[in-house]
Amino acid sequence: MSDDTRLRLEHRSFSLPLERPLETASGSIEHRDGFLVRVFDENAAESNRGEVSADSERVIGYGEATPLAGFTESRADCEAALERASDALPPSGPEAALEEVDQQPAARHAVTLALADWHASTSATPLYRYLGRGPMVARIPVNATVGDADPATTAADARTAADRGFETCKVKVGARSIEADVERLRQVRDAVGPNVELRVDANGAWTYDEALRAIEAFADLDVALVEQPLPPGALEGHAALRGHGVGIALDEGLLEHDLDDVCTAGAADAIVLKPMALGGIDVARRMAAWVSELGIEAIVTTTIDGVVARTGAVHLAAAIPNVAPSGLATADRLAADLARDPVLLEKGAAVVPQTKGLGVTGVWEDA
Ligand SMILES: O=C(O)CCC(=O)c1ccccc1C(=O)O
Ligand SMILES: [Mg+2]
Repeated sequence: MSDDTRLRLEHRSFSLPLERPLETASGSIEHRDGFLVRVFDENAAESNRGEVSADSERVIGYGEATPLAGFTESRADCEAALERASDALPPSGPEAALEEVDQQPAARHAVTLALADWHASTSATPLYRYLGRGPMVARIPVNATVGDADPATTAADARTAADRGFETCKVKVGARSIEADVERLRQVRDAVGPNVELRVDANGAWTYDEALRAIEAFADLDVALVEQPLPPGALEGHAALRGHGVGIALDEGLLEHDLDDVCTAGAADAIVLKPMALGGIDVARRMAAWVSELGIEAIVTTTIDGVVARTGAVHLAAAIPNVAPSGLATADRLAADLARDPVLLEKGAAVVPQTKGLGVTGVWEDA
Protein backbone atom coordinates (compact mmCIF):
# COMPACT_ATOMS: atom_id res chain seq x y z
CA MET A 1 0.00 0.00 0.00
CA SER A 2 1.39 3.40 -0.90
CA ASP A 3 1.71 6.08 1.77
CA ASP A 4 -1.19 8.15 0.50
CA THR A 5 -3.58 5.17 0.57
CA ARG A 6 -6.37 5.86 3.01
CA LEU A 7 -8.90 3.04 2.96
CA ARG A 8 -12.49 3.74 3.86
CA LEU A 9 -15.19 1.18 4.68
CA GLU A 10 -18.94 1.53 4.19
CA HIS A 11 -21.82 -0.87 4.75
CA ARG A 12 -25.48 -1.07 3.84
CA SER A 13 -28.15 -3.61 4.72
CA PHE A 14 -29.92 -6.10 2.44
CA SER A 15 -32.60 -8.76 2.70
CA LEU A 16 -32.76 -11.71 0.31
CA PRO A 17 -35.81 -14.00 0.22
CA LEU A 18 -35.27 -17.67 -0.62
CA GLU A 19 -36.98 -19.06 -3.68
CA ARG A 20 -37.40 -22.37 -1.84
CA PRO A 21 -36.84 -22.48 1.93
CA LEU A 22 -34.12 -24.92 3.03
CA GLU A 23 -35.65 -27.37 5.52
CA THR A 24 -33.20 -28.76 8.06
CA ALA A 25 -33.23 -30.56 11.42
CA SER A 26 -32.46 -27.22 13.09
CA GLY A 27 -35.25 -25.31 11.35
CA SER A 28 -36.23 -23.76 8.06
CA ILE A 29 -34.12 -21.03 6.41
CA GLU A 30 -36.50 -18.68 4.58
CA HIS A 31 -34.51 -15.50 3.99
CA ARG A 32 -30.98 -14.20 4.43
CA ASP A 33 -30.49 -10.70 5.79
CA GLY A 34 -27.18 -8.97 6.20
CA PHE A 35 -24.79 -6.22 5.19
CA LEU A 36 -22.84 -5.47 2.07
CA VAL A 37 -19.48 -3.87 2.73
CA ARG A 38 -17.23 -1.92 0.40
CA VAL A 39 -13.67 -0.68 0.79
CA PHE A 40 -12.00 1.94 -1.37
CA ASP A 41 -9.14 4.40 -1.25
CA GLU A 42 -10.49 7.75 -0.13
CA ASN A 43 -7.54 9.61 -1.62
CA ALA A 44 -7.93 7.94 -5.00
CA ALA A 45 -11.62 8.84 -4.94
CA GLU A 46 -10.72 12.42 -4.03
CA SER A 47 -8.24 12.92 -6.84
CA ASN A 48 -10.66 11.44 -9.37
CA ARG A 49 -13.61 13.52 -8.33
CA GLY A 50 -15.37 15.18 -11.21
CA GLU A 51 -13.87 12.94 -13.87
CA VAL A 52 -16.40 11.05 -15.95
CA SER A 53 -14.82 7.64 -15.48
CA ALA A 54 -13.88 8.07 -11.81
CA ASP A 55 -16.33 5.53 -10.42
CA SER A 56 -15.72 2.76 -12.89
CA GLU A 57 -11.93 3.08 -12.58
CA ARG A 58 -11.77 3.33 -8.83
CA VAL A 59 -10.83 0.01 -7.23
CA ILE A 60 -13.56 -1.14 -4.83
CA GLY A 61 -13.34 -4.22 -2.63
CA TYR A 62 -16.58 -5.93 -1.67
CA GLY A 63 -17.49 -7.97 1.39
CA GLU A 64 -20.66 -9.50 2.82
CA ALA A 65 -21.83 -10.15 6.37
CA THR A 66 -24.85 -12.44 6.46
CA PRO A 67 -25.43 -13.57 10.06
CA LEU A 68 -27.32 -16.78 10.80
CA ALA A 69 -28.61 -17.87 14.21
CA GLY A 70 -26.65 -20.83 15.50
CA PHE A 71 -23.67 -20.07 13.24
CA THR A 72 -22.71 -16.41 13.78
CA GLU A 73 -23.34 -13.34 15.93
CA SER A 74 -26.75 -11.63 15.81
CA ARG A 75 -27.60 -9.06 13.16
CA ALA A 76 -27.41 -6.27 15.77
CA ASP A 77 -23.96 -7.35 17.00
CA CYS A 78 -22.82 -7.65 13.39
CA GLU A 79 -23.96 -4.13 12.52
CA ALA A 80 -22.37 -2.64 15.64
CA ALA A 81 -19.05 -4.32 14.81
CA LEU A 82 -19.17 -3.06 11.20
CA GLU A 83 -19.79 0.46 12.49
CA ARG A 84 -16.78 0.25 14.80
CA ALA A 85 -14.64 -1.05 11.94
CA SER A 86 -15.79 1.80 9.65
CA ASP A 87 -14.86 4.32 12.32
CA ALA A 88 -11.46 2.72 12.93
CA LEU A 89 -10.28 2.14 9.34
CA PRO A 90 -9.55 5.64 8.01
CA PRO A 91 -7.69 6.99 11.03
CA SER A 92 -5.99 3.79 12.22
CA GLY A 93 -5.71 1.33 9.31
CA PRO A 94 -6.75 -2.27 8.55
CA GLU A 95 -5.23 -3.87 11.66
CA ALA A 96 -7.26 -1.61 13.93
CA ALA A 97 -10.44 -2.21 11.92
CA LEU A 98 -9.93 -5.97 12.18
CA GLU A 99 -9.57 -5.76 15.94
CA GLU A 100 -13.06 -4.23 16.09
CA VAL A 101 -14.63 -7.26 14.38
CA ASP A 102 -12.46 -9.93 15.97
CA GLN A 103 -15.27 -11.51 18.02
CA GLN A 104 -18.02 -11.20 15.35
CA PRO A 105 -17.42 -13.82 12.63
CA ALA A 106 -19.87 -12.50 10.01
CA ALA A 107 -18.60 -8.93 10.41
CA ARG A 108 -15.00 -10.11 10.31
CA HIS A 109 -15.80 -12.15 7.20
CA ALA A 110 -17.13 -9.04 5.46
CA VAL A 111 -14.23 -6.77 6.38
CA THR A 112 -11.50 -9.27 5.53
CA LEU A 113 -13.20 -10.19 2.24
CA ALA A 114 -13.55 -6.54 1.21
CA LEU A 115 -9.88 -5.88 2.04
CA ALA A 116 -8.73 -9.01 0.21
CA ASP A 117 -10.88 -8.15 -2.82
CA TRP A 118 -9.44 -4.61 -2.81
CA HIS A 119 -5.83 -5.87 -2.60
CA ALA A 120 -6.33 -8.61 -5.21
CA SER A 121 -8.08 -6.16 -7.57
CA THR A 122 -5.34 -3.58 -7.05
CA SER A 123 -2.75 -6.17 -8.07
CA ALA A 124 -4.96 -7.39 -10.96
CA THR A 125 -5.02 -10.95 -9.58
CA PRO A 126 -8.00 -13.30 -9.16
CA LEU A 127 -8.76 -13.56 -5.45
CA TYR A 128 -7.91 -17.27 -5.17
CA ARG A 129 -4.43 -16.69 -6.58
CA TYR A 130 -3.90 -13.70 -4.33
CA LEU A 131 -4.89 -15.95 -1.37
CA GLY A 132 -3.01 -19.12 -2.23
CA ARG A 133 -0.33 -17.90 -4.59
CA GLY A 134 -0.90 -21.30 -6.13
CA PRO A 135 -1.55 -22.56 -9.66
CA MET A 136 -4.44 -21.61 -11.90
CA VAL A 137 -7.59 -23.58 -11.10
CA ALA A 138 -10.35 -23.75 -13.71
CA ARG A 139 -13.06 -25.58 -11.76
CA ILE A 140 -13.90 -26.86 -8.31
CA PRO A 141 -16.29 -29.77 -7.67
CA VAL A 142 -19.61 -28.92 -5.99
CA ASN A 143 -22.44 -30.87 -4.41
CA ALA A 144 -26.18 -30.46 -4.83
CA THR A 145 -28.06 -29.59 -1.62
CA VAL A 146 -31.36 -31.39 -1.01
CA GLY A 147 -33.50 -30.26 1.92
CA ASP A 148 -35.76 -32.26 4.21
CA ALA A 149 -38.99 -33.39 2.52
CA ASP A 150 -41.08 -36.55 2.13
CA PRO A 151 -39.31 -39.53 0.50
CA ALA A 152 -40.76 -39.07 -3.00
CA THR A 153 -39.93 -35.33 -3.11
CA THR A 154 -36.43 -35.95 -1.73
CA ALA A 155 -35.79 -38.64 -4.36
CA ALA A 156 -37.14 -36.42 -7.16
CA ASP A 157 -34.91 -33.51 -6.05
CA ALA A 158 -31.85 -35.78 -5.98
CA ARG A 159 -32.74 -37.18 -9.40
CA THR A 160 -33.03 -33.66 -10.83
CA ALA A 161 -29.57 -32.86 -9.46
CA ALA A 162 -28.09 -36.05 -10.92
CA ASP A 163 -29.69 -35.29 -14.30
CA ARG A 164 -28.04 -31.87 -14.18
CA GLY A 165 -24.66 -33.52 -13.80
CA PHE A 166 -24.03 -33.36 -10.06
CA GLU A 167 -21.87 -36.28 -8.96
CA THR A 168 -22.30 -35.56 -5.25
CA CYS A 169 -25.57 -34.95 -3.49
CA LYS A 170 -26.01 -33.85 0.13
CA VAL A 171 -29.37 -34.63 1.75
CA LYS A 172 -30.63 -32.99 4.94
CA VAL A 173 -31.68 -35.56 7.56
CA GLY A 174 -32.55 -35.57 11.27
CA ALA A 175 -35.86 -33.72 10.98
CA ARG A 176 -37.86 -36.98 11.12
CA SER A 177 -37.42 -40.49 12.54
CA ILE A 178 -34.35 -42.58 11.67
CA GLU A 179 -36.64 -45.05 9.88
CA ALA A 180 -38.15 -42.25 7.78
CA ASP A 181 -34.70 -40.87 6.89
CA VAL A 182 -33.45 -44.34 5.94
CA GLU A 183 -36.47 -44.74 3.68
CA ARG A 184 -35.75 -41.32 2.13
CA LEU A 185 -32.13 -42.29 1.42
CA ARG A 186 -33.21 -45.67 0.04
CA GLN A 187 -35.44 -43.90 -2.47
CA VAL A 188 -32.68 -41.38 -3.24
CA ARG A 189 -30.18 -44.18 -3.94
CA ASP A 190 -32.73 -45.88 -6.22
CA ALA A 191 -33.33 -42.59 -8.04
CA VAL A 192 -29.70 -41.59 -8.67
CA GLY A 193 -28.10 -45.01 -9.20
CA PRO A 194 -24.79 -46.28 -7.82
CA ASN A 195 -22.46 -43.62 -9.22
CA VAL A 196 -23.61 -40.51 -7.37
CA GLU A 197 -21.84 -39.91 -4.05
CA LEU A 198 -24.40 -39.39 -1.29
CA ARG A 199 -23.83 -37.41 1.88
CA VAL A 200 -26.25 -36.55 4.66
CA ASP A 201 -26.34 -33.64 7.12
CA ALA A 202 -28.14 -34.14 10.45
CA ASN A 203 -27.32 -30.67 11.85
CA GLY A 204 -26.66 -32.20 15.27
CA ALA A 205 -30.09 -33.82 15.65
CA TRP A 206 -29.24 -37.28 16.98
CA THR A 207 -28.25 -39.01 20.18
CA TYR A 208 -25.29 -41.37 19.95
CA ASP A 209 -27.55 -44.46 19.71
CA GLU A 210 -29.71 -42.88 17.01
CA ALA A 211 -26.65 -41.80 15.08
CA LEU A 212 -25.16 -45.30 15.20
CA ARG A 213 -28.44 -46.83 14.01
CA ALA A 214 -28.65 -44.31 11.16
CA ILE A 215 -25.02 -44.80 10.17
CA GLU A 216 -25.31 -48.59 10.01
CA ALA A 217 -28.34 -48.33 7.72
CA PHE A 218 -26.74 -45.58 5.60
CA ALA A 219 -23.56 -47.63 5.16
CA ASP A 220 -25.65 -50.27 3.33
CA LEU A 221 -26.89 -47.53 0.97
CA ASP A 222 -23.29 -46.48 0.29
CA VAL A 223 -23.67 -43.07 1.95
CA ALA A 224 -20.15 -41.64 2.04
CA LEU A 225 -20.36 -39.00 4.76
CA VAL A 226 -22.58 -37.84 7.59
CA GLU A 227 -22.24 -34.21 8.60
CA GLN A 228 -22.70 -33.29 12.26
CA PRO A 229 -24.67 -36.35 13.47
CA LEU A 230 -24.37 -35.28 17.14
CA PRO A 231 -24.73 -31.88 18.82
CA PRO A 232 -21.74 -29.56 18.41
CA GLY A 233 -20.41 -30.14 21.93
CA ALA A 234 -19.71 -33.83 21.28
CA LEU A 235 -16.13 -34.74 20.34
CA GLU A 236 -15.65 -38.20 21.84
CA GLY A 237 -19.04 -39.26 20.47
CA HIS A 238 -18.07 -38.24 16.96
CA ALA A 239 -14.73 -40.00 17.33
CA ALA A 240 -16.58 -43.20 18.34
CA LEU A 241 -18.95 -42.93 15.35
CA ARG A 242 -16.03 -43.11 12.92
CA GLY A 243 -15.16 -46.44 11.36
CA HIS A 244 -18.74 -47.70 10.96
CA GLY A 245 -18.81 -47.41 7.19
CA VAL A 246 -19.76 -43.74 6.81
CA GLY A 247 -17.28 -40.89 7.20
CA ILE A 248 -17.90 -38.26 9.89
CA ALA A 249 -17.78 -34.54 9.08
CA LEU A 250 -17.94 -31.73 11.60
CA ASP A 251 -19.62 -28.42 10.79
CA GLU A 252 -21.25 -26.71 13.81
CA GLY A 253 -18.72 -28.58 16.00
CA LEU A 254 -15.89 -26.48 14.58
CA LEU A 255 -17.52 -23.38 16.05
CA GLU A 256 -17.32 -24.78 19.60
CA HIS A 257 -13.94 -26.46 19.61
CA ASP A 258 -10.40 -25.57 18.70
CA LEU A 259 -9.34 -27.38 15.57
CA ASP A 260 -6.43 -28.77 17.57
CA ASP A 261 -8.87 -30.50 19.95
CA VAL A 262 -10.92 -31.88 17.05
CA CYS A 263 -7.76 -33.38 15.57
CA THR A 264 -6.44 -34.70 18.87
CA ALA A 265 -9.80 -36.38 19.61
CA GLY A 266 -9.81 -37.92 16.11
CA ALA A 267 -13.37 -36.64 15.80
CA ALA A 268 -13.60 -36.12 12.05
CA ASP A 269 -12.83 -37.56 8.62
CA ALA A 270 -13.77 -34.21 7.08
CA ILE A 271 -14.41 -30.64 8.17
CA VAL A 272 -17.03 -28.32 6.72
CA LEU A 273 -15.68 -24.80 6.33
CA LYS A 274 -18.23 -21.98 6.34
CA PRO A 275 -16.24 -18.75 6.03
CA MET A 276 -19.19 -16.70 7.34
CA ALA A 277 -19.28 -18.72 10.58
CA LEU A 278 -15.51 -19.06 10.99
CA GLY A 279 -14.76 -15.36 10.60
CA GLY A 280 -13.42 -15.16 7.06
CA ILE A 281 -11.86 -17.00 4.16
CA ASP A 282 -8.42 -16.40 5.66
CA VAL A 283 -9.34 -18.34 8.80
CA ALA A 284 -10.97 -21.11 6.75
CA ARG A 285 -7.92 -21.43 4.50
CA ARG A 286 -5.59 -21.84 7.47
CA MET A 287 -7.86 -24.57 8.85
CA ALA A 288 -7.84 -26.40 5.51
CA ALA A 289 -4.05 -26.26 5.35
CA TRP A 290 -3.79 -27.52 8.92
CA VAL A 291 -6.00 -30.60 8.41
CA SER A 292 -4.64 -31.57 5.01
CA GLU A 293 -1.48 -32.83 6.67
CA LEU A 294 -3.59 -35.12 8.84
CA GLY A 295 -5.52 -36.65 5.96
CA ILE A 296 -8.74 -34.86 6.93
CA GLU A 297 -10.75 -33.59 3.98
CA ALA A 298 -11.87 -29.97 3.66
CA ILE A 299 -15.33 -29.14 2.31
CA VAL A 300 -16.17 -25.49 1.63
CA THR A 301 -19.74 -24.29 1.92
CA THR A 302 -21.76 -21.24 2.94
CA THR A 303 -24.73 -20.41 5.15
CA ILE A 304 -26.75 -19.85 1.90
CA ASP A 305 -24.98 -16.54 1.38
CA GLY A 306 -25.42 -13.84 -1.24
CA VAL A 307 -23.25 -13.71 -4.33
CA VAL A 308 -20.40 -11.76 -2.70
CA ALA A 309 -19.78 -14.28 0.07
CA ARG A 310 -20.60 -17.25 -2.16
CA THR A 311 -18.03 -16.15 -4.73
CA GLY A 312 -15.53 -15.58 -1.92
CA ALA A 313 -16.13 -19.20 -0.89
CA VAL A 314 -15.55 -20.36 -4.49
CA HIS A 315 -12.16 -18.55 -4.45
CA LEU A 316 -11.40 -20.13 -1.07
CA ALA A 317 -12.16 -23.59 -2.48
CA ALA A 318 -9.94 -22.85 -5.50
CA ALA A 319 -7.08 -22.02 -3.11
CA ILE A 320 -7.37 -25.40 -1.32
CA PRO A 321 -5.51 -28.23 -3.08
CA ASN A 322 -7.79 -31.26 -3.64
CA VAL A 323 -10.82 -29.62 -2.06
CA ALA A 324 -13.70 -32.10 -1.66
CA PRO A 325 -16.98 -31.48 -3.50
CA SER A 326 -18.26 -28.33 -1.84
CA GLY A 327 -21.68 -26.93 -0.95
CA LEU A 328 -21.50 -23.97 -3.30
CA ALA A 329 -24.34 -24.71 -5.70
CA THR A 330 -26.90 -22.72 -3.73
CA ALA A 331 -27.42 -19.63 -5.93
CA ASP A 332 -30.78 -20.87 -7.18
CA ARG A 333 -32.12 -21.12 -3.62
CA LEU A 334 -32.28 -17.33 -3.57
CA ALA A 335 -35.21 -15.50 -5.16
CA ALA A 336 -33.05 -12.38 -5.51
CA ASP A 337 -29.33 -11.73 -5.21
CA LEU A 338 -26.93 -8.83 -4.63
CA ALA A 339 -25.55 -8.81 -8.17
CA ARG A 340 -25.12 -11.01 -11.21
CA ASP A 341 -23.48 -14.35 -10.37
CA PRO A 342 -20.01 -14.58 -11.97
CA VAL A 343 -19.79 -18.33 -11.20
CA LEU A 344 -21.17 -20.74 -13.79
CA LEU A 345 -22.15 -24.26 -12.77
CA GLU A 346 -21.17 -26.94 -15.25
CA LYS A 347 -21.75 -30.66 -14.71
CA GLY A 348 -21.23 -30.67 -10.97
CA ALA A 349 -18.43 -28.13 -11.02
CA ALA A 350 -18.20 -24.40 -10.39
CA VAL A 351 -16.19 -22.46 -12.96
CA VAL A 352 -13.74 -20.27 -11.02
CA PRO A 353 -13.70 -16.56 -12.02
CA GLN A 354 -10.35 -15.55 -13.50
CA THR A 355 -10.85 -11.77 -13.55
CA LYS A 356 -9.27 -9.54 -10.89
CA GLY A 357 -10.39 -9.83 -7.28
CA LEU A 358 -13.68 -11.57 -6.49
CA GLY A 359 -15.01 -10.90 -9.96
CA VAL A 360 -18.38 -9.66 -8.69
CA THR A 361 -19.44 -6.38 -10.30
CA GLY A 362 -22.44 -4.08 -10.15
CA VAL A 363 -22.97 -4.81 -6.47
CA TRP A 364 -23.57 -1.53 -4.70
CA GLU A 365 -25.63 0.06 -7.46
CA ASP A 366 -28.37 -2.57 -7.39
CA ALA A 367 -28.50 -3.30 -3.67
O1 LIG B 1 -23.46 -27.51 2.35
C1 LIG B 1 -24.39 -27.37 1.56
O2 LIG B 1 -24.59 -28.19 0.65
C2 LIG B 1 -25.29 -26.17 1.61
C3 LIG B 1 -25.28 -25.38 2.87
C4 LIG B 1 -25.94 -25.99 4.07
O3 LIG B 1 -26.24 -27.16 4.08
C5 LIG B 1 -26.22 -25.12 5.19
C6 LIG B 1 -26.80 -23.90 4.93
C7 LIG B 1 -27.13 -23.02 5.93
C8 LIG B 1 -26.85 -23.36 7.23
C9 LIG B 1 -26.27 -24.58 7.53
C10 LIG B 1 -25.93 -25.45 6.52
C11 LIG B 1 -25.21 -26.72 6.91
O4 LIG B 1 -24.33 -27.22 6.20
O5 LIG B 1 -25.45 -27.21 7.99
MG1 LIG C 1 -23.89 -28.78 7.92
